[in-house]
Amino acid sequence: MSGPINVKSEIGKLKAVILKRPGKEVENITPDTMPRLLFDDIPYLPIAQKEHDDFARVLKENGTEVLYLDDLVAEALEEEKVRQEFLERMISESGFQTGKTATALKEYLDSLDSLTMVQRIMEGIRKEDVQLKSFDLREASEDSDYPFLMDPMPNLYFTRDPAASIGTGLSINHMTFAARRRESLFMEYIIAHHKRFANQGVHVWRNRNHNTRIEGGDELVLSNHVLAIGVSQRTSAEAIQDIAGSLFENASGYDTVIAIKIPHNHAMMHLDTVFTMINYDQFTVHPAILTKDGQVDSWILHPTKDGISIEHQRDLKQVLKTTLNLDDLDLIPTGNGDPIVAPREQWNDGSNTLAIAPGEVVTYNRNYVSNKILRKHGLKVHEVLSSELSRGRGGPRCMSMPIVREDLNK
Ligand SMILES: NC(=O)NCCC[C@H](N)C(=O)O
Repeated sequence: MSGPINVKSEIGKLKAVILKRPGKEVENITPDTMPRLLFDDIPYLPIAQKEHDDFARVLKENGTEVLYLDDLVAEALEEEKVRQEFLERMISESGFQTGKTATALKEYLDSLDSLTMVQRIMEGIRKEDVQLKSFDLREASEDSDYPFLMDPMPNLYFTRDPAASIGTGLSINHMTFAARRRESLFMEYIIAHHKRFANQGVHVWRNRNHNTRIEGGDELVLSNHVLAIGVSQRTSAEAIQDIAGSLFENASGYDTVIAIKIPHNHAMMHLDTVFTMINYDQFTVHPAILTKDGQVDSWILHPTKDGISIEHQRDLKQVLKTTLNLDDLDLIPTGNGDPIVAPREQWNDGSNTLAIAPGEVVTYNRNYVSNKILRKHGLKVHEVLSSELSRGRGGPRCMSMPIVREDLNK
């Protein structure tokens, strides 16, 4: 029997996963707030939900237990003391430490049952939702035209990023942008207080109380002792060295971290938007991260007697072959490497492939060129609907946080 978290690969049969069905938070995006909330367009919610249900259905039909983030948070808040503490911290992290607005927000949210309360926090709280007899000066003057007291969190359906399972533990992440920073507080409460996780020996390799930033889309579990982590728009080199130190010191089983530097931009915000592992020896890769001869700046970190050794390498294939002990491997280019198709399909998450078993993946149906080439390379591909979900710039890997995968035999 494995513990509540057991993820020792990217490809072992997926047994349990955390998802978040997109909710009203997505309808609280406006053209003005879109860039700040990290969306490129406003999804049509009923269709986004239908697509997300299709994704969940495919996972369930293939033997994966699907847990929903909002249910888990509500269940974690059963104890009154925990619920109160959570509310105070969430309101404080939303910008209201003390004062009339903090009190009014607490009164309003506390009047709701836990699931409704959690969902309302996720959706965003408007001024008119709360009984405020008088405003604090800030809302009355500076924020007078802004409708929200607590911003919506529309990126929550990308459950991959606020926390990442690694071995029998996880990282709970300090996220880069304010729009996503509160998201990992939900995971902190789930791990500390939900019956399924609390007091079960789940190790938090790195918590969210840091200034350096890391996001789950950059954290790839390549084997039971090797991780790849993107040096990206969202994950800093300092955070990678820090989590490597913690994994090496804490008997995590991990002794190798490959830091891979990718372009720092919105289209390729995380490593998993350009590179994923989908079989023992097969990977998707967006050609734009590699030079013509397959080079990308990478650094291999290992524990030493007095710290960490860092070795610079540039040949991605060689790095993977050495660290994963493979004779050869198959790097499958997004969009078949075509100069128009590859960037188009990558933009719509054509590289963001979720493995649900070795050689078996879930992808967006819109990326038909990439899907065709995956099949040509022998993969079993489950396509899911993708018109609206992709407007948030994330695909099946981004939308899933695996918590249990079967261990691999080899
Ligand atoms: N792992 C991922 O690449 N997640 C996608 C996150 C998209 C979200 N709109 C963001 O910018 O954070």
